[in-house]
Amino acid sequence: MAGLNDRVAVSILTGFLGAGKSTLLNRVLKDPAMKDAAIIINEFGEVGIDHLLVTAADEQMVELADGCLCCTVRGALVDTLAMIADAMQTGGIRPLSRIVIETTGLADPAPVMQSVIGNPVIAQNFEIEGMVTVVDAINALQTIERYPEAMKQVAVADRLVLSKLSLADDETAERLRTRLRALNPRAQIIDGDAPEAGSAALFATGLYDPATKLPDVARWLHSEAEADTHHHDHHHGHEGHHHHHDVNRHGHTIRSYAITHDQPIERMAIEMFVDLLRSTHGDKILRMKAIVALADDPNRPLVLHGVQSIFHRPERLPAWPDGASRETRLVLITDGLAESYVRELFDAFVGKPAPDRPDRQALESNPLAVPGMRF
Ligand SMILES: Nc1nc2c(ncn2[C@@H]2O[C@H](COP(=O)(O)OP(=O)(O)OP(=O)(O)O)[C@@H](O)[C@H]2O)c(=O)[nH]1
Repeated sequence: MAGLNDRVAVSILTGFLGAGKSTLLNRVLKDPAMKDAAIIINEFGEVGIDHLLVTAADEQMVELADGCLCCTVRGALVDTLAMIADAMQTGGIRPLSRIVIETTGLADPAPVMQSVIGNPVIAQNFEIEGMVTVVDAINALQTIERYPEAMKQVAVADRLVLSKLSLADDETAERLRTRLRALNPRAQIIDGDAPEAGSAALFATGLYDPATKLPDVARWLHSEAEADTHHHDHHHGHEGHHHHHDVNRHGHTIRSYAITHDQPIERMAIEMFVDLLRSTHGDKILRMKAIVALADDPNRPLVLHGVQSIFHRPERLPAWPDGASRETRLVLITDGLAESYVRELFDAFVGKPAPDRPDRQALESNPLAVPGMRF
């Protein structure tokens, strides 16, 4: 019997690719006040890695199928919320204090919010509180101009958390703050390193109110509501229409693909592969995430994060995450970079033989030897 005050708060954690959503979520999850919260994670990529790296308890986390929350798996989000509401009402799970949805970095937040607000069954049981957007202090000025999704993520937020401030110079950070204030004058801007960014209180913002945002926000929500009535029949499909819709929403040149490799890799080989990719096509790599079995100790995988041309310091895990198969996985989200090119380069570095491809030694002395490489 859900009355008005029984509605469970749904918080949305968004931010462009690699902004630092999972990092922030992992911090917030350490707050004991998050004990009764459920986490819904969505990934855009053939092979998920995020769910291995977010440290929520298994029963606390739901991973939505591959695809983007704002289009292909929106039906899955509605289904998941409906299932949670049902389980709470029938006593199948204990009451939740909050649900946090971590969107993909490419998500347009408006349709995600509309899934909660616009569906009568869902809206009866849930309400949006805490629209938090992580903004990467080194890349955001450019991404906001280049990708409308990034701009929307900023405009809809109740709170903007600035990540990676220690890596940005003061002038860039100040220009970014000015830009953010113009896009969303009422949002609170929080330094990502501040204690309040890493606590459950981050999401306690009060009920979501589009009237506190620029008029565009109400318009986006409204147009998603309209789109809903047009596309309703398609929401449970994963093919055809939605594939098309995905591509339209995210631009024709954005691609996500995964590379797997079942043999341990020399550290030098992976470093050179990443270096070459970054130095030649850094601007086209929106995101790279990898978990790598290294030859020196395959039991302690290496985790790599690339965000545009910035590659963060690699992290060596003490062991493979539970349930993970022990093979190397790379997920790339690129804009205007052919999958075949990246695959060939990877194969060349890990030593997979192929008749008409230069081997690693040849590449080290002349990267131009990779077919299709352009500067
Ligand atoms: N120095 C620094 N690095 C950060 C900070 N926040 C995140 N990172 C690094 O940025 C990289 C990406 O962080 P994630 O938390 O995985 O980013 P995400 O937004 O969840 O990424 P996607 O899910 O792919 O969109 C990782 O290497 C993090 O360690 C920060 O505040 N400072």
